[in-house]
Amino acid sequence: MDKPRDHCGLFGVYNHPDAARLTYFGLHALQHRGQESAGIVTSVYDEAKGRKVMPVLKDFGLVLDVFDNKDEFDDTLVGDAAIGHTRYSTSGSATNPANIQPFVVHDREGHFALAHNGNLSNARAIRDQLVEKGTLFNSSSDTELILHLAAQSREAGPVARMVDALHQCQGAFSLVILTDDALIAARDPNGFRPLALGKLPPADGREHPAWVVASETCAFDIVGAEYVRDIEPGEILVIDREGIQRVGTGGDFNGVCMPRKDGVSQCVFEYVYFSRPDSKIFGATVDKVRRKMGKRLAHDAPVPHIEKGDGKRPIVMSVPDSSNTAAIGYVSESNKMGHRCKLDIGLIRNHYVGRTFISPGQSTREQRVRTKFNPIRGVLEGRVVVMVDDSIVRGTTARQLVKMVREAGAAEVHFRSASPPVRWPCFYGMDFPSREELAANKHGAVDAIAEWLGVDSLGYLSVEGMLDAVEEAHESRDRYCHACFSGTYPVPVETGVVKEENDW
Ligand SMILES: O=P(O)(O)OC[C@H]1O[C@H](OP(=O)(O)OP(=O)(O)O)[C@H](O)[C@@H]1O
Ligand SMILES: NC(=O)CC[C@H](N)C(=O)O
Ligand code: SF4
Ligand SMILES: [Mg+2]
Repeated sequence: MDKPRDHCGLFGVYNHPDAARLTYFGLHALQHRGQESAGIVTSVYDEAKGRKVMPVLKDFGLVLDVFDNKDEFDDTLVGDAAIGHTRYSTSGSATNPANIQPFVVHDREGHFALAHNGNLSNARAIRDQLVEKGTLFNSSSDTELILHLAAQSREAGPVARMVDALHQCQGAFSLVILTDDALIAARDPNGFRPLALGKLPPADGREHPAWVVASETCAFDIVGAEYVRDIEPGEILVIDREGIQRVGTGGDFNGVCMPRKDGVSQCVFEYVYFSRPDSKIFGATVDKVRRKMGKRLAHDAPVPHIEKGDGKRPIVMSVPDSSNTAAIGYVSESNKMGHRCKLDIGLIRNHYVGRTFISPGQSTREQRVRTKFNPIRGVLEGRVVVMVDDSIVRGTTARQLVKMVREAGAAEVHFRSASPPVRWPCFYGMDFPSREELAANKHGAVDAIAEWLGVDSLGYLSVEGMLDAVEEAHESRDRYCHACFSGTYPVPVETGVVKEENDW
């Protein structure tokens, strides 16, 4: 694996006659969060059976491929409540079809469908405990454990049993859950992963609005929903018939708050790289935070001082698209500081190549980067170039691009990362390369990394600078996890757990 893999994308709808279609569009907007598989489950009353059923359609591939037969939305995925998921695996193999979400099960009281973004940090302990009780497992993912805990709970009613289950989980879990009567949205007490509540005007002459839940607000925009608020860290929100009548157009459904014993630690990497700039997560727009990170980078790692050459201003360029906003912030602040530089586009990105695209066996990493990017010689030739990317993880992207930009005639190539060196693994829902593969561990000091990358200079945003930027854009610097940059883990983790350890 070459890259840190993104998280998963979640979407849920309640009280809309076209729930599955809305979910389909929502999942398109969340495609960047997971590209291994996609799925949608709906809840509908089956006249013949005289009870609720939960049709499901899920498979490996992108949203567009999984739902290529649009008739499914009229014939199969019917009902006025739905949840959907796009997956990047963190626990349980990516190639095991049993791990594709959402999961649908039924027990003594009806159905549960569940979609999860995150990673349970006590998954092994829960699994061992369930094994002791003779539990039969259908998948190798941590997500399934939540369903067993709910099924085995002695509490009364599906919602109470799910609440009981979630109290036993630790680590990262943003969830959308369907029961036969409710849509439940939950976020772990640390709030590692984002989750937001939105609403749509009443559909088809209905009296009450439709309610939507999504990992990022860009999924609300695509269906025309209005952002209402975030699901709070530790909150388990229950959206049901009684609730929609009672809250009117507000968002105060019944719910439970789990105790926040470790404090709140939302994933700062969501701001650095994962989330889309047009989304609002953790109360701030990603675009705004990224710009601030770029501005702060201008202080932590300034534009190089030019003595030689033709006296032209250095060109600053992003590695499109995820660092575009950081590069804008970097240039505006640099010029404000008197370090003259010019923002330009020196790399063209092929948009048909995804975030972590899988190349056929023999191709080299260099080929992969070349398939994704091509330099513009006319812009780069003879110029001092400062490349800004959002992060350097394994360094594959930076190293190949530097070579490419030099071959296109750049006189000097400098590299700036709008986040600190990544040195530690993530146990909260992001799949990282092993510690040994991280460029900052493999090569050590910044000078040594610079030499390996083949750059004239290399600079990173500091951990302090990153948190300053977050604080400036938002109210607090204390409510964030930065373990992969700092090694400070907010929630204890089970070490030695391997992603495929439960695969057969
Ligand atoms: O140091 P590395 O191991 O190469 O990883 C870092 C790169 O990976 C990400 O881009 P990616 O190509 O995954 O996605 P993007 O197109 O959304 O930027 C990130 O934006 C960096 O460019
Ligand atoms: N990236 C994620 O959020 C993954 C969710 C879950 N742990 C899985 O592997 O399916
Ligand atoms: S370790 Fe890094 S990627 Fe993982 S939750 Fe913390 S900040 Fe996010
Ligand atoms: Mg990138």
